[in-house]
Amino acid sequence: MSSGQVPAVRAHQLTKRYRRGWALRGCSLSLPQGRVVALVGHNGAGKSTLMGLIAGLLKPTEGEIEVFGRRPSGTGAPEEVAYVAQQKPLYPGLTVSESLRFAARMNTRWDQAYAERLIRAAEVPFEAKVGKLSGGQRTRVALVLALGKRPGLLMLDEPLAELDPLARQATLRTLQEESRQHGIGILLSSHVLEELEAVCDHLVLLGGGRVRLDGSVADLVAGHRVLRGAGQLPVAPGEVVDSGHSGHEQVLIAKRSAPVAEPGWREQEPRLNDIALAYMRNDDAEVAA
Ligand SMILES: Nc1ncnc2c1ncn2[C@@H]1O[C@H](COP(=O)(O)OP(=O)(O)OP(=O)(O)O)[C@@H](O)[C@H]1O
Repeated sequence: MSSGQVPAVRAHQLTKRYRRGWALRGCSLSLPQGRVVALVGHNGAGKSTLMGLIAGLLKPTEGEIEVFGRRPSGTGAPEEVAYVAQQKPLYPGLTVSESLRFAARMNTRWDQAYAERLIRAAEVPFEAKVGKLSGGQRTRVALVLALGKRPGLLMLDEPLAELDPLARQATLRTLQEESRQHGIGILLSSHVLEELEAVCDHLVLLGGGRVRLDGSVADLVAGHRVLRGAGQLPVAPGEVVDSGHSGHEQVLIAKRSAPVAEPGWREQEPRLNDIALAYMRNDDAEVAA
C-alpha cells in the first residue's frame, strides 16, 4: 500500500453476535487496497459474517469497520464494493444478456463491453436463461456481474466451489489480471488455500471468531520456518506454532525468521498452506501480526 492511501478495509475490535452466539469477537485487521487477499478459516470461523459486515449487509454488534475510509451504511454495499455471496444473487428468469442489461441500469460504474468480453471468454450463451445454466456457469455469470461494476473491492465467498479445474484456473487468472491491471482489491474466501497460493498476496485467517493471521504472504512466509529433525528443540517453545511427526522425525512449524543453529535439524521455507494449517490446527496459538 502506498503511503497515505487509506486501507480498503479497516476493522477495529469488530464484533458480531447472532442470537445463538458470537460469530466474530474483537477482530482488528487492515486490508491494503489493490491486493488479492485470501480469507481462510474452518467452517463457522466467521468468513461470511466478515464479508457481510464489509458489504454493509450486516451491522456490527460492537467495534468499528471502515471501507475505503467510510463506515458501511448497514443498508447495502458501498458503490465501490462488489460482493458475490455463496448463494449467488441472480435472477433465474432473466437471460444472461438481460442480466447484464439489468446490472447496467443498477450500476453507474458498469462497463458493458468488458462484461460482454468476460461472458464470451467464459463461453456462456448470452441468450440462455440464468436458471437453466449449470452451477459453474452461474458462478461465472455472477463473477462477470460483479467485475462489470468495476469495483474497488471485489469480495467472493467460496467462488471456486462449483467450477471445474480448468474454469478454476481461468477464473483465478482473470481475477489476478483484473487486480494487477486495474488495481482492484479482491477478497476471496476459500477452503482450498493451495489454489489461492499462486494468486494471493495477503492472507487473513479467522479462527474462533478472531483474527489469527493478517499479513502479506511474503512477510508470513519469511516469518515462519518448517523444521525437521530429532532431539533438543531448535527453537523456544513459544515459537512453535504446530508440531507433528513424519516417520522418526519431528516436524515443526515455527514462528521464526532467523536460521536455527541446533545440529540434527533441517529447515525449509513453508508454503502458505503449511502456515495456515498450522494455525488452524492450533487455534489458541499466539496470534502473529
Ligand atoms: N444469520 C445467522 N444467524 C445466526 N447465526 C449465524 C448466522 N450466520 C452465521 N451464523 C453463525 O455465525 C458463525 C459464523 O458463521 P459464518 O457463516 O460467518 O462462518 P464461515 O466461516 O463463513 O463458515 P463456512 O466456511 O462454513 O461458510 C457460525 O457459528 C454460524 O452458525
